Amino acid sequence: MNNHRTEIYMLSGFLGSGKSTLLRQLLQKEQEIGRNVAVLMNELGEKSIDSAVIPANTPLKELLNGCICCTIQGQLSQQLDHLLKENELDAIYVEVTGAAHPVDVIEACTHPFIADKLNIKAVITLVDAKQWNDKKGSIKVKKLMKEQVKYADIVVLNKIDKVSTSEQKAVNQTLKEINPKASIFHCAYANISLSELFSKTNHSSLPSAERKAHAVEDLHLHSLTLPLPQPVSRLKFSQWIKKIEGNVFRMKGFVIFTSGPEMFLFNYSHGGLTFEKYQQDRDIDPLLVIIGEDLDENKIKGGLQKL
Ligand SMILES: Nc1nc2c(ncn2[C@@H]2O[C@H](COP(=O)(O)OP(=O)(O)OP(=O)(O)O)[C@@H](O)[C@H]2O)c(=O)[nH]1
Repeated sequence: MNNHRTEIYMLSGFLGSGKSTLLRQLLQKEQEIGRNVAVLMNELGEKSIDSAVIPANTPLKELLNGCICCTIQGQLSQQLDHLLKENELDAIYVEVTGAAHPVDVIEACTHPFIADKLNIKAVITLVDAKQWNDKKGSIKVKKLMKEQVKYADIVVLNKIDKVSTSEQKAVNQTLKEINPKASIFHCAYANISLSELFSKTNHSSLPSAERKAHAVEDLHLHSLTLPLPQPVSRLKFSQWIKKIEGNVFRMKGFVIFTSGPEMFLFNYSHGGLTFEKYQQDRDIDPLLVIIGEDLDENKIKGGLQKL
């Protein structure tokens, strides 16, 4: 079995916060250290603007005219699948529209077809210091901006050239209150020390000692991919899923029940669990993907073994 997992870095943050500006620098750094990386871009318009600045030799897929909410989530998973099949990649950078929620994007990256081929390294959220400080926007927009910060592993407080020092401090304080665990970088034009940024993400080009010393202990949004090698009782499985401790946002995967040979695709979200027969048109092993916060991996594995 091929154990290689492609790293995933997700660039999130509200419209115009500086995602593309940071991405360009990250790609340049990756090129310097000789890694093979690809980019997946999601924009709301019909034509991609940002992708024009991606170096021509970088594999690129675009998802235009939609946001990664449930409607085009499947397409994102598909594009990731294509990127993985067409290239031998060390990493994929996913830049999403400013209107995307990190949980939705993580979900797309953990689609059961690709979950065991990917290693989600970090959600990096860009914040426009000026926009944040001005507190403009609808309640919905403000809520989304907060969520993008809340679920980030790294927050890049950008555009500090547009605010005063005291405004910058105030924004920093709010960001810390929303997400005390995240590392916060302050900068203008996304100009940050990339080696420092990578040291917070367990970036695999760093020597392992350095990685251990700095790596984020756990991703804020944790995703677990566990094999389900044995058929399980449908009833016990359903009961167990609803009792998993921690803050579970989504669960999905493929399962075979003791009652029959077919494989089922299952989906769990907001307390609702569904199963549908899976017409096996590709080679897939039964597995379980869980996305959440404060997940106890050992306990979950233990519970699974008891089924
Ligand atoms: N003044 C100032 N402008 C910046 C800074 N960072 C980026 N910009 C500018 O802000 C604009 C938006 O930056 P992008 O990097 O395209 O932002 P984005 O988040 O990719 O934007 P969307 O794709 O629309 O969501 C560009 O014109 C940048 O040059 C900064 O720190 N200060």
